[in-house]
Order: sequence, then C-alpha cells, then structure tokens
Amino acid sequence: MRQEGHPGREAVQGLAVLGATGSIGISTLKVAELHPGRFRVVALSAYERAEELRALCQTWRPALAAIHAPETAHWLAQSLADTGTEVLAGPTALERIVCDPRVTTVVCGIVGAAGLKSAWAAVAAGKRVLFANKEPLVMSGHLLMALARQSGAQLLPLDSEHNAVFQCLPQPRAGLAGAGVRRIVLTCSGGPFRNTPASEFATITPEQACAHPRWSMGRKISVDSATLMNKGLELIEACRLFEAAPAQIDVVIHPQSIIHSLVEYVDGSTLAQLGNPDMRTPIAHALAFPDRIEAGVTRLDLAAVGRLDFEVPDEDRFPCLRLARAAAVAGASAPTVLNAANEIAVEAFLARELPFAAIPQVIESVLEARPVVPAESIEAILEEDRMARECAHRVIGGHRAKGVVAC
Ligand SMILES: NC(=O)C1=CN([C@@H]2O[C@H](COP(=O)(O)OP(=O)(O)OC[C@H]3O[C@@H](n4cnc5c(N)ncnc54)[C@H](OP(=O)(O)O)[C@@H]3O)[C@@H](O)[C@H]2O)C=CC1
Ligand SMILES: CC(=O)[C@@H](O)[C@H](O)COP(=O)(O)O
Ligand SMILES: [Mn+2]
Repeated sequence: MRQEGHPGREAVQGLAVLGATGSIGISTLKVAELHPGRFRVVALSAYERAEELRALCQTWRPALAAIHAPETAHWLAQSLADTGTEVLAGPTALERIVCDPRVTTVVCGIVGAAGLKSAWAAVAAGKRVLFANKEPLVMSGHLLMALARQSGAQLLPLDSEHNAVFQCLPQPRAGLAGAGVRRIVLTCSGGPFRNTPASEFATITPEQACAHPRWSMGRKISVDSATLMNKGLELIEACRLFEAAPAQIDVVIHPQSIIHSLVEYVDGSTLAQLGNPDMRTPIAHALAFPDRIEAGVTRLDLAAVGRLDFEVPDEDRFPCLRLARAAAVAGASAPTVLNAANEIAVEAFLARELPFAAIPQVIESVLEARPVVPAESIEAILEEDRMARECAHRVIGGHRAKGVVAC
C-alpha cells in the first residue's frame, strides 16, 4: 500500500464507484456528496437494478455508466439521453471504466468474485483502489499486492476491520515485523445467532440471517456474518493486505461493534480504532487518506454505549471460521475454493434451496474434494474458482436429493 504520488490532498479525485447501487456504493456517494470540491463522480456501475442506476446517474451526471445486460444498457442510454452519460455493457465495460484517464480512484463495491476482473484492471492501471469487495483479495490478494508494487497502484482497505488495522499501523509501512507488530486482532460482532443454540440452526430463514444486529449491508455479506464466514474471509483478507501469516491474526467476538479491530505491538501496547458502526467512517478515511474529512456520521458517545464486551468465537457452532483459517494456512488455491463454495452455498440458502446449517457442510465437502494447487496466475485462480463452483453445485444437488428441507 503505497502512499506517495496519489491524489489524496490537492487534486480533485475522479471516482468510479463499482457496485454503486449497493450498500457500499450508496454510502460512498453519501460521503462524496459532502465534499463536492474534492470528488467528481466519473463512473457508476450496477448489475441489474437499472431504475436505481438511472436515478443515481440523474443526480450525479457521471461521464460513464455500466450495467450488465446490453438490452438494459440500451434502455438506460435512452432514458439518460439528455444527460451526456455514456452507457456501457458487457464483460469488458467495467475494465474500460477503471482504465479511463478521468478516473483516479476506484471504489470496489461489487459483491463476490464477480468483482475480481475489474479490481485486477484497476490495480494494473495504477489507480487508487479502495477495496470493500473482499472476495477478490481472498482469491488473489497475493498477486494483487505484487501487481500494485509494479503498477504503483495504491490499495486502501474499506472493510471496517482492515481499515481499522490500517489506521493502527504506522504509515508508510515496511512490513509488520519492521513495525514491531506482534499480532492483529479482528473484532467480530458474532452476527444474529451469537446466542442461538446449534439445535435451532436448521430452521433459520434468509430473513433472520440477513437481519444483522449492528450493520446494514447487502444480503450475501449479511449471511456471511451470520455463519462467521465473513470473519473467515476477513482473516484471509488481512493476511493478504498486511502480508501477515495466519498465526498473526486472531478473532475476538465484540457484540457492540464499536472497536473495529486492534493491533498489538511487541512492547505490550495495543492500538484500536473505535467508532459507531457506520461504513461512512472507513469510506471517508480511505477516500481522503492521508487527510481526514467529515463523514456525516453520529459521534461516538462511550457513556451511552456503556460497556464493551469480548468473547472467544465458538468454532463448533460456527465451523466456517475454522474452515477459513485452515484454507489460509493451506494457501495456494484453498482460499479460492473456500470462497467459491461459500458463494454457491449462500446463494442456495438465499434461494431457500439449502438449510443454513448445511452451508459449512457444503464448503467442507468442496474443500475436501478439490486438491490444493498453485494459484500463481489470475487464469489459474479463475479456473479453480470455476471448478469449485461446479463441485459445490454437485454437493448441493446431493444434499437436496437426500431430502433435507430448507426454510
Ligand atoms: N455493506 C457493507 O457494509 C460492507 C460490504 N463489504 C463488502 O463489499 C462488497 C459489497 O457489499 P454490499 O455493498 O453489502 O453488497 P450489495 O449487495 O448491497 O451491493 C452489491 C453491488 O454489486 C453489484 N453487483 C452484484 N453482482 C454483480 C455482478 N455479477 N457484476 C457486477 N456488479 C454486481 C450490485 O448491482 P445491482 O444492485 O444491480 O444488483 C450492487 O451494486 C462485498 O464484497 C462485501 O463483502 C465489506 C465491508 C462492509
Ligand atoms: C461493516 C463490515 O466491515 C462488515 O464486514 C462487518 O464486519 C460485519 O460484521 P461481523 O463482524 O458480524 O462479520
Ligand atoms: Mn468487515
């Protein structure tokens, strides 16, 4: 993560917000709205929510917009005809956006592995790249970090825990050991089922799983928080972003989500970043870094919060965390397989085709079925992702054939 030579301070940043219609995209635009002299919205993207993208384009008047399906793009172009927005579609639209010379800063707010190619293109193009989309980092973070060193891209974490760790580390950095870091502690809310007995997991519905106690987020990450896979993915994400070994990352349950993560130093000091659970804070931090700007969030009132609690995570009830740690230790293709199996299992759960309790079972079966192979090119990673998804579909098919009912 380099700091020099990028538009943090003086130049107006040209923003490309990928996944503009999602939770991260909307929070980013709320921060940008507070600072019209600092940020110009150059490009917005969505996948299928065309009405929402049209409304954003009418407000922000970006030079470029992208949506997945060509026929939807045609409709969008017609309805934005008087705005000057050029509408793109198809597989290379996002790559074209991030490479546009008017774009200095790319906000990666797409969900899942679907964000990998655009994130990759943004890093290759040497942009300032703000990562919320953790799945590409889990799959290929080691390659993205190396690519950033070559291209001069500046990678900044938006994920609240990683942004907190970033804030607790000295800048510029020269590795964790050089900075005297002993370990990184990621906090975890515990999700909506922190106190739910495992015997009740079989009947959990998508609505219950998506009702996160602290954060308002998209459906996929909300389910990940409920299984604790979100923390597992974040453990791997932290290994990638901070070039840490899995053994240097611990997880602690902190139900209030006020401390967003901690860094322990060899001298016994532990630094933490605190704030109300609102993504506009890490987004404002990364957008303005190294400056600090108003984020529009409610100030933290510790007396009103009253108490901060901590617990050890229960990996028996939440095996996804254990599976993710094992994948981090195995390295190579294992994190890609873990992520792919999780995406397919969560999709099936949200479609009421798989019980909540079966999500970790599917992931474990896919991890057992796929050999760990080298992951030293983006092509190899994409191929492993494809095969792991196929395997997950077969495992889920077998599960359904046994007549296990989903809620
Ligand atoms: N929400 C949060 O607070 C946090 C999110 N993150 C991470 O950020 C990412 C985004 O999360 P979140 O904003 O909650 O997700 P949302 O589901 O709210 O938004 C996802 C966005 O990505 C677009 N999208 C979905 N599928 C595709 C696809 N195949 N190709 C291109 N675009 C697509 C959606 O478009 P459309 O609306 O048209 O479907 C939407 O704009 C995730 O990786 C998540 O883990 C990390 C920390 C916090
Ligand atoms: C806001 C954010 O960064 C999420 O990733 C959050 O961490 C989810 O909360 P959990 O700690 O419940 O996974
Ligand atoms: Mn997070």
